[in-house]
Amino acid sequence: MNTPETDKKADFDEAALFFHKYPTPGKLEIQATKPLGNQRDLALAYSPGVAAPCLAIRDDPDTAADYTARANLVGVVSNGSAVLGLGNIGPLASKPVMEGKAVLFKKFAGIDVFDIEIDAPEIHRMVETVAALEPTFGGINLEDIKAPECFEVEEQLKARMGIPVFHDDQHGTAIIVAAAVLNALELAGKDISKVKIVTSGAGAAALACLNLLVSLGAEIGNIWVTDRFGVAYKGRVDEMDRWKDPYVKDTEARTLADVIGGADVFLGLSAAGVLKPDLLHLMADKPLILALANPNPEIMPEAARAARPDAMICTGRSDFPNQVNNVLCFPYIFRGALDCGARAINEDMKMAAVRAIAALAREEPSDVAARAYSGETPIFGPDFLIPSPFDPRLILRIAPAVAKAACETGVANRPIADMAAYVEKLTRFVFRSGLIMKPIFSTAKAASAKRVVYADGEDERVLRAAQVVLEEGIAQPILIGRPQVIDARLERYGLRIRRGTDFDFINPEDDPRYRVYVDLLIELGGRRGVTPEAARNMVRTDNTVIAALAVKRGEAEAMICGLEGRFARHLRQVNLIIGPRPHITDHDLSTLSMLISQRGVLFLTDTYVTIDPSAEEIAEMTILAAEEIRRFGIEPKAALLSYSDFGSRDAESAQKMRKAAQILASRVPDLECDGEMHADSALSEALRQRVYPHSRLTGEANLLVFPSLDAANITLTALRTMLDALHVGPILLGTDKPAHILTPSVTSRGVVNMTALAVAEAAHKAQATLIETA
Ligand SMILES: NC(=O)C1=CN([C@@H]2O[C@H](COP(=O)(O)OP(=O)(O)OC[C@H]3O[C@@H](n4cnc5c(N)ncnc54)[C@H](OP(=O)(O)O)[C@@H]3O)[C@@H](O)[C@H]2O)C=CC1
Ligand SMILES: CC(=O)C(=O)O
Ligand SMILES: [Mg+2]
Repeated sequence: MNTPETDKKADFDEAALFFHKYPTPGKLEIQATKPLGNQRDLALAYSPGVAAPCLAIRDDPDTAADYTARANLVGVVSNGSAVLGLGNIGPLASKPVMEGKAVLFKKFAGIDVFDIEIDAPEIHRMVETVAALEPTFGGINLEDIKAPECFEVEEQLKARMGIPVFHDDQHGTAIIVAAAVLNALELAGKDISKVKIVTSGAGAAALACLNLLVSLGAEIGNIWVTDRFGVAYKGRVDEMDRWKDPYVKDTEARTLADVIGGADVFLGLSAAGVLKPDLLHLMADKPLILALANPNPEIMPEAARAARPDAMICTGRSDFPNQVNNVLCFPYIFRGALDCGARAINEDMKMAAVRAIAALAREEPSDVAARAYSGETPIFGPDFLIPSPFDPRLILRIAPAVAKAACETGVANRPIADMAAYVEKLTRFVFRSGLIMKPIFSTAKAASAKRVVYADGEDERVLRAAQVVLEEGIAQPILIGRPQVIDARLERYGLRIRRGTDFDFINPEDDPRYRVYVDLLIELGGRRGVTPEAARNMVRTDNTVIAALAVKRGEAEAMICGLEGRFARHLRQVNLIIGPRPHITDHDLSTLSMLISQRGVLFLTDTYVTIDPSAEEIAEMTILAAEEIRRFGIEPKAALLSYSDFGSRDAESAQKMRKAAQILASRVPDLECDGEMHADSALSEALRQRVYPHSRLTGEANLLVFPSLDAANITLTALRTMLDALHVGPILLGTDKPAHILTPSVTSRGVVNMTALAVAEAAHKAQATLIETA
């Protein structure tokens, strides 16, 4: 029978299949890091030039780190014998998980990965295959290999290979579990040497967690292990092995129910639904429940919470608080290990990671944390035992701690001499990564007022986006569209959300507010040539007008339009009805475009509004753009671009940019900004230094300001295509209330991004008003 829950799951599964299939099957591709633009490049990259690095490496193998990608390349290796909690589904079926791990390595730590799925159920074949890959990789991450074979495989590979070999399901899981346990016990006021720990699962993950907890002070006598055959008791013959032996008990107890009484910690690393709610009352005071099976935990958090309101609850999933998942560990432990050329990941390095993660959750909320979590600044407590996987501080804390431990224990081939410079380098990586949208989504989720009205409420992209923003709690959509069309399309696209129950709507053909909207438009436009007749016509025919009026009347916090029709027409209506914010004239509205690519994040202004802005207008748009960029947690560095490089040419457009730079220097002396300059001077400090060593701009500019709309828009579209970048925008700057005019090429994902941005902007404005009126 179909229930809302099964329908939701089917939808989600379908979305996951679609996500994996389009636009290109899978989640990965290989990219060249060197241009092969001409004959000479080809000669350098391949024959004959390639012989030089080959011979250098033959003479000194360590130089492979200088001449190849090896030092930043990890092999994620599986035989598919214990894939998540799905069991032995084989190497081919494990590939999506391994590609997924690869993407996480790249996203969170900038590490490149080849996923290697090996058809080798036997230990010997697995070991021989992986050991033979040593020349390829800087490290090996073993993944989803079942116990007890995984222990043998790892032991043998560690003994044979001179690079880190790390079984993620064992040690990545153990590190994050240990951090969560340490923090939970501190909150519960319990001593690790006295707590009773009961597991469900005695496989790779569970046993490694127990071993690490024992090295942190847990008593073996207080630990009870159970698996599919029940308690690991003395005399049991089924599924026993030498790795379980230390935890075997001389006991009559046989089942999880027999041993869970008085337990302080339940450690589930087994399978879905194993922990029944009626067992929870047997557990000790303030128990810690780690229900970590993926994708479905041993007990769902709501059921655990209902049975034991005093419990601290963790799962492996991202849709509940306290996600205890090895993704919080493996990207960063490898980052630290690779960066110092570690030959192994030893116990000290693992312990350093445990302590860094545990300490991070307890840190006083800092500026960085506030930006990372935005509206929901985390405070150490039962629902925040460990940091979220999106916390940008993870890499900044774990990687240096691990590298330091590697250097101190003598396993680093390339010890890090300047730790402060290393942390600075990692900080730059954080800003380059796509984590940039995270603060915006957090603010939107935490916002109390989040109604967004969509002018193009019948458009497929808007309907799909509406479902996502509702599900993610980003916004409360109001769709403008004919009810029967919206309903039919929701049905056709297989979307679950429903008009009336899930979202409000405005029917442009017949809405009770029609009169009020017309009156308001006459009031706003009367002195700007809008006759009553024209006003009636506009409300009847133009959804952008309705959206803007709804925002003006306070029926929504923000509006999105522009999926059809010309930008200028939408802008006219927004300008007329919502208008510029105080102290800004309607000539000063401008747009900011953000491009997110492998190369990093780049902002461009003004990409859509003013054809030939004056120096004053350029200064204004730069100030507005800088303000917006700071909301992403980034300090703006603005370059005013021209065909002239620091006075090399003197045409009117060059003078204009020079003058804008002067205005900015006096109006906002704190803004790092300079001009006029070439685009390459903006993006390369070395080039800039050569032309003009005294520039106020340091490093790489992240905000490019253009002398004309032609230049800005051409650059935007060229860069977007060439870098295969994600365009977030255009972000309309200077309006009194958030109103964004998208472009016809926007995707549904683009609509979601811009919705989050609009809600975050509204929350920011509401906050600013509160402060002003306080
Ligand atoms: N949150 C996280 O970060 C991580 C979560 N996990 C999850 O932990 C689970 C185990 O992974 P892993 O250790 O790598 O796999 P293994 O195959 O090595 O171990 C699985 C263990 O779970 C036991 N088990 C399976 N089904 C049941 C059941 N119905 N009742 C009791 N015990 C059961 C198995 O017992 P038997 O040997 O008797 O079959 C075995 O001891 C998976 O669900 C995985 O997704 C793993 C790593 C990280
Ligand atoms: C998270 C993980 O590695 C697993 O569930 O297997
Ligand atoms: Mg795994």
